[in-house]
Amino acid sequence: MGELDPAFIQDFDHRPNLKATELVDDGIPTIDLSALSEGDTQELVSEIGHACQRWGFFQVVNHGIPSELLVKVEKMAKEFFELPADEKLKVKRDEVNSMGYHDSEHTKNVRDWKEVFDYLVEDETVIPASHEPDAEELRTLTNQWPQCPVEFREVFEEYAREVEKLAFKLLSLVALSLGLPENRFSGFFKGQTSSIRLNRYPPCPFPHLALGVGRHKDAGVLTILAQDDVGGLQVKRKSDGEWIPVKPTPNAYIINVGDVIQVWSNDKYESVEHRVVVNTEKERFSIPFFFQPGPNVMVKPIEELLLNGENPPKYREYNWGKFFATRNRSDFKKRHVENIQIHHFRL
Ligand SMILES: O=C(O)CCC(=O)C(=O)O
Ligand SMILES: [Fe+2]
Repeated sequence: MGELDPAFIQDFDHRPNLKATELVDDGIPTIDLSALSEGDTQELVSEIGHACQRWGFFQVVNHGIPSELLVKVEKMAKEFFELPADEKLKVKRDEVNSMGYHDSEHTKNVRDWKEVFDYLVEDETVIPASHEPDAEELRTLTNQWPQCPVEFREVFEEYAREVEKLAFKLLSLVALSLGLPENRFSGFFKGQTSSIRLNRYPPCPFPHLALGVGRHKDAGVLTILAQDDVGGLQVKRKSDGEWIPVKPTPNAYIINVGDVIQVWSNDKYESVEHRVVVNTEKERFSIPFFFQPGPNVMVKPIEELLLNGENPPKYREYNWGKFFATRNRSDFKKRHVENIQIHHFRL
């Protein structure tokens, strides 16, 4: 079996308890979105609000994304990762452009047992070149597409458009659930920095020591995740801190609240920690869509929710572009300081 490279070894406290990861009925709500096309959304809005408050995670069915498209997307992701390493390395991400293929990401300074391919929902996304607060220089991120599979680009661009539609619908439901107008957040997505990631988690001989993705919170607004039937995603339950597996459900998407909604809602909806455990036998694929604001957006608690001072703001404002640039930089290599987090802006 050989030895595990120490870069992958989780601290003792963060190693998974593999006995507890059997697929139990998890309690994470599954929400049927068919009411969206029927026009009566009141009940739906209240279900979304409860799920955001109690779990920060839920699954959706009848979401409008054609299942044939997802089948195509999953097949193509698998074909891409099966290419020889030198083919994949032709679209490798680098220090300047963080889009493309990457196989050595670190989460909280421990290496993840995975390989990924990232692309932007809007090609040529402009972000700050530097994380330094006063630096004004900009950088354009661009997509890198592999030559093979031949239809790769076309299929993934179509997929981005479809998931984006779902993202905006969910955004309206979240706004309504907070008592805000449905379009309250829509203006924050001009020049959006949203991206899609293809994840492949190879079988791992050391699932008790390594993780597919270490514990983390998603930094953006919402994440919309497709996973295959293998399982491995775990959510830290708010009520008791237990790690709960998210059961694979055919044709469902997993939605989670990101840090930006936590700040907008002034902590009413919290971004919840999650991680991915690996197993010795099966590879696993997942495809998150990270729905993220435009680079100029200042993220802060929404004025109307502060109730004229009765609910004082818990965060000072921060610039999304700088936050994103800082994260992108610090995800790239192992570092010895904590990554930027929203708690750094807590009042
Ligand atoms: O693969 C998964 O199920 C989750 C991946 C994830 O949390 C992430 O990439 O942020
Ligand atoms: Fe995540």
